[in-house]
Amino acid sequence: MRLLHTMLRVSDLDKSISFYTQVLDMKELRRSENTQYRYTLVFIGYGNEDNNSVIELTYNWDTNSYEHGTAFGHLAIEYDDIYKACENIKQLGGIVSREPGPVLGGSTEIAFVKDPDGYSIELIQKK
Ligand SMILES: C[C@@H](O)C(=O)SC[C@H](NC(=O)CC[C@H](N)C(=O)O)C(=O)NCC(=O)O
Ligand code: NI
Repeated sequence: MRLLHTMLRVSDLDKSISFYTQVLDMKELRRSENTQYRYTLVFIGYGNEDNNSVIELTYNWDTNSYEHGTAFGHLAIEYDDIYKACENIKQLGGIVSREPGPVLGGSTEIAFVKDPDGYSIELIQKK
């Protein structure tokens, strides 16, 4: 078995795709539309789905906002340099919700950014 994807319902597909591709440097891998049930799926990630777990952006045509609740945590991405990444993300208009630095009580260096829907994305410094 392997982890295939994480599905996120998004309120503005173009905004989400711009964020994940232009700010987080992912690629759009494939998309499909379901005209009967009125939704679009866009798969994005850092490599093909044969070897990479990806994100499935789900856009419901008739829904433009979601309650996120308090349970969802974050997606995590490994970066060579989270300090540089956060500077770049800010310059591109992204929101850095937790500046880079060691995790509380630990040594792993992390940062958090928010995607256009407010989902948290953790950036983890490659060791
Ligand atoms: C292609 C595969 O990866 C899927 O996830 S399809 C699962 C299917 N998704 C939808 O119907 C999308 C639109 C739906 N209104 C929604 O917001 O989920 C599905 O069964 N979804 C139900 C779910 O709970 O994920
Ligand atoms: Ni899915």
